[in-house]
Amino acid sequence: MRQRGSISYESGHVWPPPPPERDETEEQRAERLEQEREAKRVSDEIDKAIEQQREEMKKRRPQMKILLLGQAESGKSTMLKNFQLQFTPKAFKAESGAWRAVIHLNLVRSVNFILDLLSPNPRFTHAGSPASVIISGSDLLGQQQPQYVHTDGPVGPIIEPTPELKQLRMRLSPLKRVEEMLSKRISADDPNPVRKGLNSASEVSVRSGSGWKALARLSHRTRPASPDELEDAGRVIEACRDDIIELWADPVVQKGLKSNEIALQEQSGFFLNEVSRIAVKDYTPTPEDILKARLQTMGVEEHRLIMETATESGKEWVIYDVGGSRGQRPAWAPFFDDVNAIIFLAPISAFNQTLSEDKSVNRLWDSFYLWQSICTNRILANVTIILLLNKVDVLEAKLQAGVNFSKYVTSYKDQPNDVEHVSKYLKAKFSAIHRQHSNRNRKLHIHLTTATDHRATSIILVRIREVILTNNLIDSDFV
Ligand SMILES: Nc1nc2c(ncn2[C@@H]2O[C@H](COP(=O)(O)OP(=O)(O)OP(=O)(O)O)[C@@H](O)[C@H]2O)c(=O)[nH]1
Ligand SMILES: [Mg+2]
Repeated sequence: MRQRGSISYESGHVWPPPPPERDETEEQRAERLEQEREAKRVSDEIDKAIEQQREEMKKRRPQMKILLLGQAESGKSTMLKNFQLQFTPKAFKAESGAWRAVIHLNLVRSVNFILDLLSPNPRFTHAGSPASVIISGSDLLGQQQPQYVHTDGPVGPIIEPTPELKQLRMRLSPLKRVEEMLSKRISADDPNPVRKGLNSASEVSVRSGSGWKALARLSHRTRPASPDELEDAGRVIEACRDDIIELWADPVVQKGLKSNEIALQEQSGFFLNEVSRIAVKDYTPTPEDILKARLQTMGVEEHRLIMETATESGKEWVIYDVGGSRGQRPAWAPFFDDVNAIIFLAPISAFNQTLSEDKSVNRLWDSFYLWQSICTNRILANVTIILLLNKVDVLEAKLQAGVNFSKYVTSYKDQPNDVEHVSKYLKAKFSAIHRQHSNRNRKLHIHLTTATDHRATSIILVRIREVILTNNLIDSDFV
């Protein structure tokens, strides 16, 4: 690397030049001056190249680093998708085909979950039987979700099938293999594959971050001789389309789900109402489908967004999307160091739910606790913090369905059980935690969001971008 001082360049010229010898002739003097001129020219050129390189580095260096935090299923990855849809729409569109397999897997898992309830040997039964692993539905409307446990032996069907349903079960049996294949395919490179068969339809726990988007490239165009497994899966799903519609519409199934307090339609990655559109050969996921798709994040994923918007075209924003379950949280801290902003998501609809990983912990309480630990963290004392109280649509549906907020949050007492008052109360609660536990007097930015609604979220994203850019203006000027 070139340094300031007296340095020889390849040409043999030296800059700055040594002092002239006292007894030099006119000829020597002219030669010396010429060498000095040449050395200066070379030096100037190098300075210019360094400056150009610095400018280039400045352009390429991530302008912003953002960390998405929050408990599992709070909507972090969904918010990331909103960022991509808003600021890198071309890249988002280019990748949208990869989500087809995820959405098909979401759908097939819902179907297989129902088929399992109809099976004489369900993988799961109500809690109380010999158990090894507890599963549960999440985001259920109504009371706490029922718990199901892995069974050791035959216990009889959870929903008694009619002869028609038995037929449907048989005809839809190839979907078990499709689920296995899609799960394996999406989590292909993962060294610790997800335990199979222990997820309810609500929790599609295939792992991302293992290059699953490369799926999009494995089309028949690249492998003409061997039909791709994904296409096979698509064909099986399409062939099963009418039977899936019939299964989902069956009154015995609907009644059975209701009496077992399973609200599949309220769970993550629910696509059973859209089978006729999704289970077709040339299905292309819409942005809304992609926002609804569920793929659990494992570890910390780095996403580099090359901004496509006019004002910031070419600039790079790096967004870190983390896995939110308790076991994943120790992996967050190493990313706190040089981050510009934290977007913390709290799913405020989860007030009547418990953590999948610890049934004794209320999800809202877990969000409070997590939020407090982020506010207290000294390394993050100067970082811009944005709090998103997410899943407002689910909160509203729950309250309207008569789920009583004050039953779970007793300090709410007898205030109105509507979304306006509940969200105001929660805003105040999160703000108070921030005030009490933040190291300095920093401003907190809070928004109510429904991350699956891109139109509404996009207005908030513009505001978030402004806040992040403004708060980091000084730093970015000196990059
Ligand atoms: N109805 C509704 N669903 C949402 C909202 N935000 C996210 N979801 C859905 O909730 C599910 C979970 O969201 P994710 O973004 O995967 O959650 P996450 O925080 O990344 O979860 P982990 O990766 O497990 O940490 C997905 O199926 C989303 O489509 C919302 O505001 N309303
Ligand atoms: Mg995620």
